[in-house]
Amino acid sequence: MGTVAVRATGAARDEGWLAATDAAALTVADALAALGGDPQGLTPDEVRRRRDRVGPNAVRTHWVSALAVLARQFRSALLGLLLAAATVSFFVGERTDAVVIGVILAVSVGLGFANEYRAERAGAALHDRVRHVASVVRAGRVETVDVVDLVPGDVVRIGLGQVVPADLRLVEAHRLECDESALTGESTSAVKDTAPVPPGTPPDDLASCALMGTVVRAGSGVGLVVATAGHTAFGRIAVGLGTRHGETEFQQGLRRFSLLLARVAGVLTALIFVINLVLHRPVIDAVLFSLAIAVGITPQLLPAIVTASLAAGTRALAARRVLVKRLVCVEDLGNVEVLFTDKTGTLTDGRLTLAEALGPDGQPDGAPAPPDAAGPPDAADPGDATHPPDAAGPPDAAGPGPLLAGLLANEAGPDGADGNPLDRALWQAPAAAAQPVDAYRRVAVLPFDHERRRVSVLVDGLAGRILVTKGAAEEVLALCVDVPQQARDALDARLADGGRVVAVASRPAPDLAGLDPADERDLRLAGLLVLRDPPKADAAGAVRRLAALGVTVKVITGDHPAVAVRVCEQLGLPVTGVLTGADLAGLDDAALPAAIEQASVFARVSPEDKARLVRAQRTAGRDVAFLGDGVNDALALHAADVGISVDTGTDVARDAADVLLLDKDLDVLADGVTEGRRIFANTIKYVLMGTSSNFGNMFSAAGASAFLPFLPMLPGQILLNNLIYDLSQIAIPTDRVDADQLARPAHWDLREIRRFMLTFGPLSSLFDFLAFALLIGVLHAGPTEFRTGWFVESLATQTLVVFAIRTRASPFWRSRPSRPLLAAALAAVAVAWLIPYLPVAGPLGFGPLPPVFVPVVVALTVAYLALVELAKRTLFAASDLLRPPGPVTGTAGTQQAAAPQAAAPQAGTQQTGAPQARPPEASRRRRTHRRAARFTTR
Ligand SMILES: Nc1ncnc2c1ncn2[C@@H]1O[C@H](COP(=O)(O)OP(=O)(O)OP(=O)(O)O)[C@@H](O)[C@H]1O
Ligand SMILES: [Mg+2]
Repeated sequence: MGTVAVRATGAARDEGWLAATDAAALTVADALAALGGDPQGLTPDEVRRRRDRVGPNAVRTHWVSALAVLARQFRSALLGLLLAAATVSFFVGERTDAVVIGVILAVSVGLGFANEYRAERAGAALHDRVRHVASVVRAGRVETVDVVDLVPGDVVRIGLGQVVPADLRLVEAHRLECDESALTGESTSAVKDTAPVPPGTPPDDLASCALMGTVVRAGSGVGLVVATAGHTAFGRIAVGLGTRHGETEFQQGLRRFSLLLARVAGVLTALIFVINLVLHRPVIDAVLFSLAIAVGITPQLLPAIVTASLAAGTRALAARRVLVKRLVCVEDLGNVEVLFTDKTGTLTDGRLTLAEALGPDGQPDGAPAPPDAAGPPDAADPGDATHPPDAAGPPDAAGPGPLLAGLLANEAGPDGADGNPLDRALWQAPAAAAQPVDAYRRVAVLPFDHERRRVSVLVDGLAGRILVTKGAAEEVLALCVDVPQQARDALDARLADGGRVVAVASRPAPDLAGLDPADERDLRLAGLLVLRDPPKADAAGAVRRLAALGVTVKVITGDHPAVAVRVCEQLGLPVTGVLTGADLAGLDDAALPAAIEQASVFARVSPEDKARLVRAQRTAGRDVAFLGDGVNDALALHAADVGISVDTGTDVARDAADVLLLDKDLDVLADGVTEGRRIFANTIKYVLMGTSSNFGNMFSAAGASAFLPFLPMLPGQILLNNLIYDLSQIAIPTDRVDADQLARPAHWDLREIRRFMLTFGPLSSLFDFLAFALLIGVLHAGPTEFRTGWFVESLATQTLVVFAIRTRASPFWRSRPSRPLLAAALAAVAVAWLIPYLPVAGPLGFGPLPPVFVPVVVALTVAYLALVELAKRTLFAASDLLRPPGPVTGTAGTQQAAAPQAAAPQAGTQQTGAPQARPPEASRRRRTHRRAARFTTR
């Protein structure tokens, strides 16, 4: 059987791989045969041979090619045109002009190149530090290998929360479900099994395959790698998106902004060109002049500024032991509006210790029953070994005591290997050593899973075969018969106190050979195990800082609501409402966002619930971060805009995360958010500069060419002017940012920027014309003097205005700029002033400034800055651009009000409007980019 399919795949098979669509229709045996695979895995030699043939399992390379970066500098059509025109001019016209233009362009390109190359290297270095691995069977052993090293024929294991590392034909599937939305856009899970599908089944319905780039939403499985990298559907999509990292919202905004400027430049250039032709100026001069103006307007340095800022941001975060996996993650951090966080290990220490083992009567285990007790039991100190261990006598029909039961229904070994933190904590209890665990032999186990929240084992002991269950207390109690009221009372008291309680129960099971969830019934309560996990010392402060930044913090936990609420109280996190997994199940997707808005604690939720909550918030237009460390958090980490995990988290969580906290210190999160916003704020400054002053200057120069009998500036001078201006701007990413600009997540708003441009652009031009009038009418400047005076004045105004624009504070000196920025701006003015006196002045077409010009230029500059300062007040007052503090929306406001160190009340400024839903297409593209980043090779 399967011959038709096998023949159909012949071509691919010759190359050593199978398309998933074909492999899905084969039996496991046929697929193995077709790929020459072996359930025991490939030998190292065979792996090497295959890798040589099909290449690495990568869809990206993070090798930074200097040549590619250089080539990108010439991507701008303008630069090409200008270069061509200069070349023509070299042969037919002014040689010096052409050479000057050439030299300045070379320096400009070098500047852009150096900046971008450095930033790209920083991005690549991030990739080098992060490894994405898969668990693979090779030569009979389970190994961990880099996902890029997988080859067709490998046998791979997959589990909850993992990204499927290649196209797999499933060999085993245990309740396996995959989230294939990355490929199909379909958000319901695809259920998987091993049976072949009918030939010709469409690619989005391949039940017998787990596909590369999809996420395991439930269960686990083992699969044979049939195709890797570009041979998979995911690989084709990822490659189709291009090799550079995905555009962030910010970069999209920048691109739109650049486009806006490009249009303006286009119109202007054409206009100037025509005017100059009409005025009978030489064609080549007109071309050069208009192109130089166009180059002056386009913000060439913008991409470099952004990447350089991001790179600087990642460095700053690395110093605080925060590792971001990709450059753009810093920006994402700055955008975060809602932070969902898991409880254990993030808000709490995650070092569980057994505090009490209570018998079914609610009393410390081993203590005499209260009525006839000789003295009160030492309730506070139950792990104490002085209590006689419950099974000191022979185990009887009543079943094992609580601690013994806890150790039997346990997936960790006595040495603390494997298992989850709770299981390990039980072994570490002092009384554990005295428990007669050795008297039991395990027959079967139904492992812990986060949906059922319990674990069961079948063990043979002295009293025969028994079933022991351990799990979430109220849920285990529901499976028990004859639960004493004292046990319920004790449970409620411990939960209210913030204790993490699991219940243990057992029953005789002489006729069971294996375990099924249905067997967990008619249990007899063995008791309660109360564990302690105190809140982190610094968590309260961190939560407060986040609240002050307008980030709403919500807790999502699999634990009991009472415990979650207690932890919130201890941390000073206001509890606005509590929703449980059961509540969520009753809410449809339409009702969910409003419900989430109301609540701040989500308890007894499943891993899928966590992801669902995150998705619901995202579709409501919020930027969501998720912080978690467990396998059960991985789905939500994938679903969030920014997944954050801790270095001590599980492999799956660390793999799914975008940001890793190397120290378990939550305070750095607020630093991350601040850093992201700082970068945003600084880039906006650059944009505002470009749209106002720089743009205005170029515009005036263009206009002046229509009225003056000569060119107001030579093309080379324009380029030099632009170069010096650009150089001064490189320091912007280092600038200080006012506290009020960091108080809220900022979003790109093209409308605001356009308004800024339409105010400051004309203002600057108006002023320039005044300057022209003075230079010509009063000072009677000739061409050289005019150009020199205008060059110096325009550079002074263009660069110094940064001090006014960089802050909402008025007068501007109330906010201190960074030293490099101050130095760069002043240096630019100094250089501009110096140039006319240097030997290069001649070839550049400059001459010394007549002494009377100096006070005029100074006065003009000061007057301009004063005017801008005035205009700024009205503009910023109505604008959100470098925005002041104020409540964002919903619960954030409540939190700010409740937090002692909350931000100051807002000062009569507008709030952010309703969040806007993101276009799903762009958002999907971004996720694909993000997921593709793991399949990266040098
Ligand atoms: N090893 C275990 N054996 C039995 N029950 C467990 C075990 N670990 C956890 N539980 C139960 O399952 C519940 C959910 O645990 P889970 O680890 O899924 O929650 P979580 O979302 O990670 O919570 P947290 O906020 O504590 O990190 C726990 O509250 C506990 O009652
Ligand atoms: Mg957890």
